[in-house]
Amino acid sequence: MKGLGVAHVACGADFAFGHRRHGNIDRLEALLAPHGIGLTIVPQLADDGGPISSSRIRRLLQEGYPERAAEELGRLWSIAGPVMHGDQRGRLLGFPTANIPLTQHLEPARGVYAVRVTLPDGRIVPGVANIGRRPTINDGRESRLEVHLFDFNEDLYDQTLSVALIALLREEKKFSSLEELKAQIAADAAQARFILGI
Ligand SMILES: Cc1cc2nc3c(=O)[nH]c(=O)nc-3n(C[C@H](O)[C@H](O)[C@H](O)COP(=O)(O)O)c2cc1C
Ligand SMILES: Nc1ncnc2c1ncn2[C@@H]1O[C@H](COP(=O)(O)OP(=O)(O)OP(=O)(O)O)[C@@H](O)[C@H]1O
Repeated sequence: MKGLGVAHVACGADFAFGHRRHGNIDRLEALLAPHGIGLTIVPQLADDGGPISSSRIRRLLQEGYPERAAEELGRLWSIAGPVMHGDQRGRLLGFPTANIPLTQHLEPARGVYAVRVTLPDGRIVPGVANIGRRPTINDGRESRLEVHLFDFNEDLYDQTLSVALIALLREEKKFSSLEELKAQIAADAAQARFILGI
């Protein structure tokens, strides 16, 4: 506890720890008291659907309800990561997209989202993002996050962006031509602008 520099501990009433979760909150209090470290038991938050929990919030994100996940979390849910190089097709499609690998992230529902992006300098820029495998141009299994920022033209490579999911617009699909994909992305951008109030 010294090593961690613990000043105070907060947990739920059903918190368990240690071998086979044998440690309960009475045990925790007994361990903390000799060090003068206080313990706060945080009351359980619940609504009509039962207790609010991280697994319930993860399920909402995986099912495509980022706005409900945000309500339960008390903040927007975002994916942060560095912008990697792609194969420059976005620029050809007329919609440059910053690519962020999804690696260790929870994977939310695949599809197109209205988003708000926070840049390293603190600016917040609205945009439209695709999370998925890009079946029109790619047959790989790896998913990635690609985000187009509205009314923006700057180099973002290697910068860390935080992409907050606001609403899911549609599922990802395979188009029979790049022209159709391009027209759909333009419609997605218009819908995202409307949702984001711009
Ligand atoms: C708003 C938006 C929606 C997209 N929707 C789809 C889609 O439904 N199906 C698909 O295969 N790719 C979709 N894409 C991914 C595009 O295929 C990809 O961003 C573009 O072709 C750039 O590819 P590149 O990274 O290989 O250069 C979408 C991209 C954006 C920005
Ligand atoms: N409005 C914008 N939104 C996103 N990126 C932009 C924007 N304006 C300029 N950029 C820059 O353009 C890059 C993306 O361009 P482009 O999509 O052509 O190339 P790419 O890296 O190959 O990506 P992709 O493979 O998704 O096409 C971003 O990483 C960023 O540096």
